[in-house]
Amino acid sequence: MTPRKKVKGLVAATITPMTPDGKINLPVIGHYVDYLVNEQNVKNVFVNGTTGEGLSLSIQERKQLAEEWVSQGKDKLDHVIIHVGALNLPECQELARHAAAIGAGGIAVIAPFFFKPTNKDELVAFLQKVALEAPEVPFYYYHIPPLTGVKIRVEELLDGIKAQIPTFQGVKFSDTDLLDLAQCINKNETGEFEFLYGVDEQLLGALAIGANGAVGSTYNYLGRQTNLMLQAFAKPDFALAQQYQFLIGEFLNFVIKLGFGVAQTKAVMTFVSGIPMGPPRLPLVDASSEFIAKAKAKLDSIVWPDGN
Ligand SMILES: CC(=O)N[C@@H]([C@@H](O)[C@H](O)[C@H](O)CO)[C@@H](O)CC(=O)C(=O)O
Repeated sequence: MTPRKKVKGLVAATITPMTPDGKINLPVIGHYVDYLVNEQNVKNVFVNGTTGEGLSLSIQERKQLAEEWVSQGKDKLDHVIIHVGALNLPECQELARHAAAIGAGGIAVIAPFFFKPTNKDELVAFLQKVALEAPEVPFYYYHIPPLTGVKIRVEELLDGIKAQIPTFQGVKFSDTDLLDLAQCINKNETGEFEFLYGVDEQLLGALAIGANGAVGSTYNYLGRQTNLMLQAFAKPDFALAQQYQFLIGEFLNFVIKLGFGVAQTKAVMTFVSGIPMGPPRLPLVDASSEFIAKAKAKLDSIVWPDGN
């Protein structure tokens, strides 16, 4: 596999735009790419994940979305990572082959969560079979135990992983267990792997522990502010970085209390960006107009340290 530039900084977990009648809305994606790059300064995307309702889409839809993101992102985005996880191996493998064929910059796989792997060996055996279908594409394990219920510790998974999955590139770590993350980073002495953190409200803690970057839903519409937090952290100006994290947390704490998930993320992105993200797909249902009004008022009330 040819070495490529490592993923650093923010990765937007993309939303899947849908038409009012629930079909995927591909023509919006070109504008979406420009918005991320120009307005949010976010140049990496993670497609068909949780925020993208990947597990609620058909295989055909997932392929169309992957193709559109890769083609619209050409010469604009640094990395397009496609999530190819599914509940069954053949579909994961088909999506991995497809991602490789269209030139995706990386693939990621969630643990299957109906019949679940019960230990590290079972999980790695599954991931390995998917990775083998895309032997030239960097591979990420997508660790999100709050949704999959698969709690196998990542630090255990790392032992010997490169021998089993030669394309292994890193982990999208969407869990609050910072002890596990810290152990992973401690094991990654040579820095060969990337650890991309996925709990946006506590990213600063993960950065302090050594996360290389972050994948999340809020970078679609709070990418600019989160980038300023990363800059303050790198400077280092920890007091300023904390101010950003506290304000991001203030918004998320507010919306989480109202009930916050992918449907609400679609609504927030629509009012912030002006790009119509449309409704979510069942079983998710639209955010209420009350939620939208309150979330908008809250976001508008926040004065960011840079005065914007
Ligand atoms: C459970 C969940 O959806 N987590 C989000 C976070 O970005 C989350 O929306 C954010 O931290 C707000 O709670 C990401 O980790 C998911 C993600 O990156 C994805 O869409 O694949």
